Amino acid sequence: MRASMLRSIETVLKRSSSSHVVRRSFGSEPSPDRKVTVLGAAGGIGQPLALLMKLNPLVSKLALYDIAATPGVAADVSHINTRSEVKGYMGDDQLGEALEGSDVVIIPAGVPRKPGMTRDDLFNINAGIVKSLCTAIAKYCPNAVINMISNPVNSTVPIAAEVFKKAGTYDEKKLFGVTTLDVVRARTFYAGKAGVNVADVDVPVVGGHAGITILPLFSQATPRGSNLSDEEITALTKRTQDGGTEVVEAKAGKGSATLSMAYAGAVFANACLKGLNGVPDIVECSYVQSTITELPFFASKVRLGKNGVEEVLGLGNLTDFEKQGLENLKSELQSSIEKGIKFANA
Ligand SMILES: NC(=O)c1ccc[n+]([C@@H]2O[C@H](COP(=O)([O-])OP(=O)(O)OC[C@H]3O[C@@H](n4cnc5c(N)ncnc54)[C@H](O)[C@@H]3O)[C@@H](O)[C@H]2O)c1
Ligand SMILES: O=C(O)C[C@H](O)C(=O)O
Repeated sequence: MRASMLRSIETVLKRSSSSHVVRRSFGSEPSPDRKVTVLGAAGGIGQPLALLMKLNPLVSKLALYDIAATPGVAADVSHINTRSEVKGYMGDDQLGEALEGSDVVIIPAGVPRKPGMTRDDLFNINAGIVKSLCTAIAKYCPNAVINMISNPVNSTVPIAAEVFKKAGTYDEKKLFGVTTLDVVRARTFYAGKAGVNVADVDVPVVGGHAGITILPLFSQATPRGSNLSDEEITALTKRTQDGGTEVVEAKAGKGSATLSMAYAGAVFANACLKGLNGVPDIVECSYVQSTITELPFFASKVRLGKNGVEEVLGLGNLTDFEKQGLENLKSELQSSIEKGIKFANA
C-alpha cells in the first residue's frame, strides 16, 4: 500500500510537466469522485497533509478548513496540476460547507506538545476542539469516514464516538484514530536494527497512541532480518513508544511531529479511500472500537472496506514480553477512554 501510494505520487510528480499526460494518466484509471476534508489544514501537519492529499489521484475534491490562514494554504495547493479541485474554508460559518458531501474527514486540529508535556496535557484544549468539530461532522457529513489525528488520540476518539452517539449518527466502522505514525516509526527503527530493506518492512503496532500504550509487536515483524536480542527488542520498543517525545524534544518548543505525521496521515487516508473504492485486502493498524481485548477502543490491524472497518483483526501470537506490555498498558488506556467519555457527556 505504501509502495503503491509512493508510486502514484512519483508518477504525478514525474508527469506534472505535461498537463496532457496528467489528464491521460487519470483518465485511463477512473476512480470514483471522493471529497476529502482536512480540519486544521493551516497547521504544521495540515499543510503538508494538504499537499500530499492534493497529490493523491483518488481525491476529486479537497476541502481545507482552519480557524485561520486557510485561504493562503488553499490558493497555494490549488495551483498544483493534479486531479482534485481545492477549496479553502475559514471560521465557524464556513465549516458546514467544508464538510458537506465529504467521504473522508481528516482531523489534525488542535495544539501540539512542548517538551515536558504528555499528550494527555493537551486534553483540556483539544477535547473541546474535537467535540465541536465532531458536532459539525454529525450535522453536515454524518456518513463520512473520520481519521482522528488530534491528541490525545486515546481520548479524542472516544469523545468523537460519544458526540456521534448523542447525535444519533455513530457508526463504529467509520471512526479511526490514526496510529500510522507508530507503525511508520517501528518500521524505520526495525529496518535499521534488523538490516532489512525498510521499504519491505511491516510491524504491527497495537494498543493506543501514548507512551506505554503504544505496543509494537516486533515478534511479528516481516521480513525477518538478523536475529535481535531481548535487549535490542526492549530498546526498539522503547524508542517506538518515545518516538513522539524524541521529535518534541528535538523541536525544542516548536511543536511535535508534523512532516512524518503528514506522511503517515496521507498513507492512512489513502488506505481508507482505497477501502471505500472496493479495493480488496487493505489492512492498516488503527485505534478503533474493538472487542479483541476488554477495552472498548484498541489499536490493532484492521481490514478496510466500502463501509470503513470490515474486520478488526486479532493480535496473533505474542511473546511473553509483548503479553506483559499488553497487560501494562490496559489501565492507562482504560482511564484515557473513560476521561474522553466523561468529558463528552458532561
Ligand atoms: N496521531 C498522531 O500520531 C499525531 C502525530 C503528530 C501530532 N498529532 C497531534 O495533531 C495535532 C496538531 O498538531 P500540529 O503540529 O499540526 O499543530 P499546529 O498548531 O501546527 O496546527 C494545528 C492547527 O489546528 C488549527 N485549529 C485549532 N482549532 C481549530 C478548530 N476548532 N478548527 C479547525 N482548526 C483548528 C490551528 O489553527 C492550527 O492551524 C496536535 O494535537 C498533535 O498533538 C498527532
Ligand atoms: O508526540 C506527540 O505529541 C505527537 C504525536 O502523537 C507523535 O507521536 O509524534
